[in-house]
Amino acid sequence: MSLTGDLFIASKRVQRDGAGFKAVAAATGAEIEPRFSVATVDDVATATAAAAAAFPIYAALPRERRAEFLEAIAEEIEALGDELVERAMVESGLPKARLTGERGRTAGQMRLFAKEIRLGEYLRARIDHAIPDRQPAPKPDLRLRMVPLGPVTVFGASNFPLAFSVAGGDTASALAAGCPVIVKGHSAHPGTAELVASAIVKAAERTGMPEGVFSLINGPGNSVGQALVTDPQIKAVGFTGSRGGGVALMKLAAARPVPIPVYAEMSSVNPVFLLPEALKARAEALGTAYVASVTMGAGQFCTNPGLVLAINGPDLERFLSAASAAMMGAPSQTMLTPGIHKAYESGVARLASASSITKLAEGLAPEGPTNGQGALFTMTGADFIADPGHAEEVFGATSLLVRCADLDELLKVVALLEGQLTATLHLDAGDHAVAQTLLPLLENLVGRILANGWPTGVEVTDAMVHGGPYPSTADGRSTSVGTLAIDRFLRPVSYQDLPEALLPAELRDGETIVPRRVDGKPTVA
Ligand SMILES: NC(=O)c1ccc[n+]([C@@H]2O[C@H](COP(=O)([O-])OP(=O)(O)OC[C@H]3O[C@@H](n4cnc5c(N)ncnc54)[C@H](O)[C@@H]3O)[C@@H](O)[C@H]2O)c1
Ligand SMILES: O=CCCC(=O)C(=O)O
Repeated sequence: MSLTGDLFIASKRVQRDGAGFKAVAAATGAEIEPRFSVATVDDVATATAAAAAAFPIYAALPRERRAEFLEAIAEEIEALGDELVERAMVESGLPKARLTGERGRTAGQMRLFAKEIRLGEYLRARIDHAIPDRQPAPKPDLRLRMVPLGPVTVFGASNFPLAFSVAGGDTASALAAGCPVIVKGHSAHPGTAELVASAIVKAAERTGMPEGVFSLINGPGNSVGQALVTDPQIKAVGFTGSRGGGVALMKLAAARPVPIPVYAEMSSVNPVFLLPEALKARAEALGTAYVASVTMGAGQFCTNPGLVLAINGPDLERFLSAASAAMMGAPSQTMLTPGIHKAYESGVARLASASSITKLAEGLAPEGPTNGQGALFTMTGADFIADPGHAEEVFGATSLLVRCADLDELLKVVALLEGQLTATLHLDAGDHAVAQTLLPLLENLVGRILANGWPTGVEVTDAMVHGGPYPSTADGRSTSVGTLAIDRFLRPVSYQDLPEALLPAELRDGETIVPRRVDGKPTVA
């Protein structure tokens, strides 16, 4: 399919005059064809009006129809073949194997949400029958289910051009919930976005969806995104990106005459704890595996282990030697955009220039103009406690190791950390007592606690939480990966004493089509 640079407004291709913008090859910074249209304010209004018109039709479709739509999206993405991966490679600089895997994850997410809709558990159907003769007052008949919020704006993320972009997890979960989606495409991969949008539109046509169910809006600056977030027809926002961008959108959404939720995934350094017995048993293996996780995807993962905490001693020295050796052999890697590369370099320079921080090791010299060179840094727990600002995320292949004098000092460091997506414990049986001290603190701090693994590589399953307290996300009560992500785009409605004929099928007596709780007892569909 040849790229045209079109926008997709209510499932229709639209070209706009004007300078537009071009994609940039991540490896060289050179512009690549074609020119992409920039949406006008009117385009935003047309897309949001079409989404609002589509909403009651789409939301009322039988769950099976929406499941078929999601499955058709997965098929159409796969049908794009090599072209999709090849374009994404040029635009993002990510390697073929990574993007092939990401395409599988993207299609898999769509299919997982199709299954979720069919299961119907997400409706949380509850029935409390009336007790007309209850004293001193009759009890009414109450029935509850979740309903979709309305049109959702999704901001495509730069670092996962497939799995967190046009047809990524936010889009899949919003469409599954019954919400039309307007994607604000990321200017780092507009060609990839156009290909995926064409697949969604084909799937929508094939399965008879209303036109306004999907739009893709482009605009390299902030104005298009701001217009979408402030548009009265938009009822929720999904975002993955910088803390500055996410917070700006949270403020815009909160200042609307009718505020809306923004589910922004922003910044996290994903602390890793090296507990003493685990260090004693396998310091060298841990050091090597740590660097593999730090440098994965040029470190451009929100799950990157950017902070390590451990207690000083000879085993920690063994870990540091192994990690330093691994980092010194780590090749530089192309970063996603020249801007992200520049931000990485200034983050590394900030760490390198801090008097309390020592550079432990750096990776091999950069081979290209936008290649990120890995780096490891260290500081003492006492210095960290004096200036915890050093835990700020540096997006790329770098990490800071905090050497604590003892467990008390380590706990003081933990108390200063901001909300995180993940925390990882490397532990053996002899570390369980320390782990038991840490676990309640970590439950308050993060969305996912791992043992003896690395946080990069998020599994897309029912039990996954990819979220966490602010500032890792805007709202720590939710996840953006896994089937629970659907909850972000739903709200509960209770029906009191409604005649049976007016009730949704899932709430009628005798129906067994979804799992539900009836008079306090769970029933299985
Ligand atoms: N933690 C993560 O997962 C993660 C992922 C990607 C980027 N980042 C961070 O973000 C930096 C920049 O990368 P990026 O371009 O992907 O993220 P970004 O936050 O700058 O942009 C993401 C999207 O949000 C839009 N946007 C940003 N600020 C906005 C505003 N004030 N108003 C309206 N729209 C706005 C952008 O146009 C883009 O579409 C990176 O250097 C890195 O530090 C973090
Ligand atoms: O960058 C954010 C998502 C990280 C992720 O999904 C992964 O580590 O697999």
